[in-house]
Amino acid sequence: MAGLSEKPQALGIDQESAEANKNSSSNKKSVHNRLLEKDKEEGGQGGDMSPSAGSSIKRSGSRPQLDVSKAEIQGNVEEKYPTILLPNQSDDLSHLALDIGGSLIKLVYFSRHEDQSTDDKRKRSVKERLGLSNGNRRSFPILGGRLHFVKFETRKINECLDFINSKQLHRGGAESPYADGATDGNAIIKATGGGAYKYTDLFKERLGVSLDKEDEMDCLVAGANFLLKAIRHEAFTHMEGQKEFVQIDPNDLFPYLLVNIGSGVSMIKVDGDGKFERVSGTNVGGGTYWGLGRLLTKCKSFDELLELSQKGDNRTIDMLVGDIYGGLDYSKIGLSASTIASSFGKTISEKKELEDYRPEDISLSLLRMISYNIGQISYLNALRFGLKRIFFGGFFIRGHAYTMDTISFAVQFWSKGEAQAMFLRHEGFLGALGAFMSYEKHGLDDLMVHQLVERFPMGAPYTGGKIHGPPLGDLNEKASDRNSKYLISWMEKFLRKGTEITAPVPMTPAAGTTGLGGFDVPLSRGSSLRSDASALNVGVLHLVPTLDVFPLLEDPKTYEPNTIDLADPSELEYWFTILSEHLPDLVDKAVASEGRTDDAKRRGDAFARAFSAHLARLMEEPAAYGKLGLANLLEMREECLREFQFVDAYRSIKQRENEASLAVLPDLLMEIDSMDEETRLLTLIEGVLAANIFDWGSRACVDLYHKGTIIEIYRMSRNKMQRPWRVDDFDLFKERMLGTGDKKKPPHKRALLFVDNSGADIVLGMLPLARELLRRGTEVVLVANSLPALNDVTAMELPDIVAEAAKHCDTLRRAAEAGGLLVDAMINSSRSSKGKSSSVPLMVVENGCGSPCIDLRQVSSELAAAAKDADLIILEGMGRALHTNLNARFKCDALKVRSDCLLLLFCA
Ligand SMILES: Nc1ncnc2c1ncn2[C@@H]1O[C@H](COP(=O)(O)OP(=O)(O)OP(=O)(O)O)[C@@H](O)[C@H]1O
Ligand SMILES: CC(C)(CO)[C@@H](O)C(=O)NCCC(=O)O
Ligand SMILES: [Mn+2]
Repeated sequence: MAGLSEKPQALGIDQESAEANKNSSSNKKSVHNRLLEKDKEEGGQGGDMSPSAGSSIKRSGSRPQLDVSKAEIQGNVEEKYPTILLPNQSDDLSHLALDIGGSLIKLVYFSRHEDQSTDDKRKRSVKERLGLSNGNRRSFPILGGRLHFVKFETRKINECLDFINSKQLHRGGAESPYADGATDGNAIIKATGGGAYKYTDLFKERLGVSLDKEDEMDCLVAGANFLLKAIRHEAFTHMEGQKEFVQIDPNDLFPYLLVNIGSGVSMIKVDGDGKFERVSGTNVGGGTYWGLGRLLTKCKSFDELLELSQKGDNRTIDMLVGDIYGGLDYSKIGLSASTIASSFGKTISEKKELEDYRPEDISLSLLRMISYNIGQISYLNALRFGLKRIFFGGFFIRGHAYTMDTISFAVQFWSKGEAQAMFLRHEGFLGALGAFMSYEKHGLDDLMVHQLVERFPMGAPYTGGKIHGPPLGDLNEKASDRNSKYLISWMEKFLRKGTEITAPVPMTPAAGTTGLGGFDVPLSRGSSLRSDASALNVGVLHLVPTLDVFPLLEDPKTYEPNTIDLADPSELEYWFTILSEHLPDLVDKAVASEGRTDDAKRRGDAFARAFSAHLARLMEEPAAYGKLGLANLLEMREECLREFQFVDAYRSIKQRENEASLAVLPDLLMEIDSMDEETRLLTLIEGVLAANIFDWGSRACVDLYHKGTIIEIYRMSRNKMQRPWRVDDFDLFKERMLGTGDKKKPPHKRALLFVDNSGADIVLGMLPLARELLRRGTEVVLVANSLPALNDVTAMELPDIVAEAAKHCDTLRRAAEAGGLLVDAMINSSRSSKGKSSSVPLMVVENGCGSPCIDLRQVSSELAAAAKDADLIILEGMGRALHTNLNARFKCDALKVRSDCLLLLFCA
C-alpha cells in the first residue's frame, strides 16, 4: 500500500481537488448515528422472566413481578420470537431512579424509542439468509431506548415532583398505557441518597409511589464502574486548562479511589464490582463552598457564585508565603513567595470588613481552598492504599476548569506525579445511575461499549435542559394540565421561544491572572462555565443492543474512526466554516423536501438556529460534548435535521438522479461488456471514481450539473481519471483479481461494498462493479445507510434500485433473486422460482448509521453477520473511505476508493 500519513492533506491533493474534497464532505453527515431496529421482542418478555420460575426476585424485593394475565401474542404467531402483549403488566414502573442528595436531586430515566424502521421484507430476507437469530437481544429488556439525565435542587423538590408527574415517569412515561389510569398504588421507584429516607412520605403523598432505598455507596460505585467500563471516553484529565480524554481498559480498572464531591465528600476505595470500602470523607465539600459562598457574597445561585470566581483575584484574600516572608521565597522547604500560605489569611486585617472585599475574590479564594483541600486529602488516601488513580465525581465539580485544575494540581504536586486525578463526564449522576442499574431486569450492566451511543438533543438543551424546573413548564397551558397528555412538544416550545434562542455567548474571559504562577497555582480560570441552559454537558444515552463491533477490524482496540484531528484548531475552524456556509443551502433543500409549507419553513428556521448554536458552542469548547471527531460533528447535523422532523432532505433529488442514471445504465453495461477483462476492470474502477464525483456535497459537482447530462458528465470524468492516480494501487488490485500470467487466483467468496451516494454513484459506479464481482462468482453484499444522510443511498431504497437495474441485466437479476431482493418482482415473473437460481447472491444490509461516515465499532448486527464470511471490503466515498477509515486495517482484502482525491488504496 502507498505510504499514507494520517491526514488527507498528506495525500498531496492539489488545491482544486482539495476544494472539492472539502466541500463535498461538508454535505455529509457523520457517524455514530445508530439505528434502532424495530424489535418486536422488546415488548414481550423472555421465558427467563416467567413468573412461575419463582426465582425472579434476587437482589431486591421490589423487582416487579410479571403479570401474565390476559397475555396474548401480537402479530405473526409463526415468528420465532413473537411479541407477547401483557396488558396487565406494568413493567414500565422501573424506568426511573433517583438520587436525592443534600443539595441536588438527580434523575435517571428511560424512554422507549419510537420505531424508526419497519420490519420490512428486506430485513426479513437478510435475517433468513445470514442466519441472524434474535441472539442475545432478549436478555436486554430495555433495548431500543434512551437514558436521560436530569437534575433539580433539593430545596425545590416540588419542581422535581412536578417534572416526574408531568412526564408520568413514575408510571413508565407519558406514553405508557397506564399513564392516565388510576394510580395502582404499587408503584415503586429505586432511590438512593439521604433524601430517599427523608422524603419517603412526600413521594407517597404527591405521587403515590414508594421509594425503594438503595445504599448510596453501593450506587456510587455501581454507577462509576458502569460508566468507566461502558462509556467511551467517560474519564478525562484536566491540567492547566487542558482536557484530555482517557480510555480506561475495562480489564485494568481496579483498584481506584472514587471521590464523590457532593454536599459532603466520600472517598471510596474500589476493588471490583460491588467490592469497595468507604475509607474516608470530609465535611468540607460542595455544600461548604455553596453555603459559605452564599453567605459571604449574597449570590443567589451556585452558578452565579462560580461565575463570580472567574473574575476574582485571590491574592487580596489569601495570605501568601511572600506576604509573610517579605516578598521572599522560602526555598529551603520548597515554597515560593507566591504559594498560598494561608487561605483567607489576609482577611485578618482589622481595617477591613466583609464589604471591603470583592465578592469575586472571596468566591475564587473559597473555591480554591476547598478544591485544593479535597485534592490533598484524596491524595493522602490514595497514598494510604497505594492507589494510583483517583476519579472525582459529584456536582461540586460541575465541569469547571478551575476546580478540576486545582484538584489535579494538588494531587500531582503532593504525589510528585505518582497519582493521577481524573474526572467523569457524568460527574454527579453516579449514584442515580447506580440506583437505576439496581433494577436487575434492565440488564444494563450487561451492555457493552459498542451498544451505547451518546447523543446531544439539538433543540432540547436550549429549551428543556435547564437544571431546574420542568422544561419550559411555564409555556404549558396550565399547571394542572401537566398531568395530561396535552404537553407541548419540545419542538413546539422551541418554535415559540425561537426569538429568544441565540447562540451561547462566551463568558468574559477572566481579567488578569491570580498572578501566582509557578507550581502552586492552576492557570486556567474555567472559562467554560456558563450559567445558561447550554451548560448541559451530558447527552442522552441511546441503548442499542443490536449494535456490534465490525468483525473484520484487525484490531478494534486501536481502531480510530477519525482521520482528521479536530483537536487541531485550524482543522476545527475549517470544518466549522464549511458547515456554517453550507447551512443555508441545506435548509433550503430540507424545506423543499417538505413541500415548502409554512410549517416546514418554521422548522427549517429553527433547525438552522439550533444547529448554529451547537456549532458555536463547540467552536468555543470543542470537548463540551465529550471527545469530538468530524464524524460526530457531521452526524450531529443529520440528527438535528431529524429532530426537526426533516426525514429526508434530499428525497426528491435522489429520486431524480436515480431515474436519470438508470435510464443510461443499459448503454453503459453494453459498452463495458464489449471490453476485454483487463480493460473492463480498469473501466469499472474508473467508473466508480467518476461516479463518486456525483456528490451533492461538492460544489464542483453542483457546477457540473449545470453543464450536462449525467452520462455525459460520467463519461467526461471517467476520461479524466488518468492514471497514475494520487494513490494508485490498481495494479495490486488487478493482480489479486485477475492474477498474473497463468497464475489465477480464486475469486473472493464474499465482498462487502460500502456504498455512498444515490444516482450515478450507486447506479453507474458501484452496481456495475458489483455485477463484475458476481460474474466472477463472488457474493456481493451492498452495505448502505440505515437512515438518510444527504444524498446517500439507504438500505431501504436499494432493493428498488437494484430491481430496476436488474431489468437490464440478467446477472443482476439472478443474483438479486438469489439474494431475496426481488420478492415483488418474483411474484410477477414466471421464470423464477425458489432454489432454481444458480447465481451467487446479491444482498443488501444496513450499516446501522445515518451519517456519511461510519464508525466500525458500532455497526448493525446485520452487517456484522454478513461480514463473517466476507473476504473483500470495498469502502467508497469521502466519509467512509477517507474521513473515518483511511487508516483502518482489516483482516481481509480492502479497497478504499474516493474520487476527488483520486484515491485507490488496496490492502491485501
Ligand atoms: N445548581 C446547583 N445548585 C446547588 N449546588 C450545586 C449546583 N450545581 C452544582 N452544585 C454543587 O454541587 C454540590 C452537590 O453535589 P451533588 O449533587 O453531587 O451532592 P448531593 O448528592 O446533593 O450531596 P450529598 O451526597 O452530600 O448528600 C453542591 O453542594 C454544590 O457545591
Ligand atoms: C453524608 C454523605 C454520605 C451524604 O451523601 C456525604 O455528605 C458525605 O460523605 N459527607 C462527609 C461526611 C464525612 O465523612 O465527614
Ligand atoms: Mn450525593
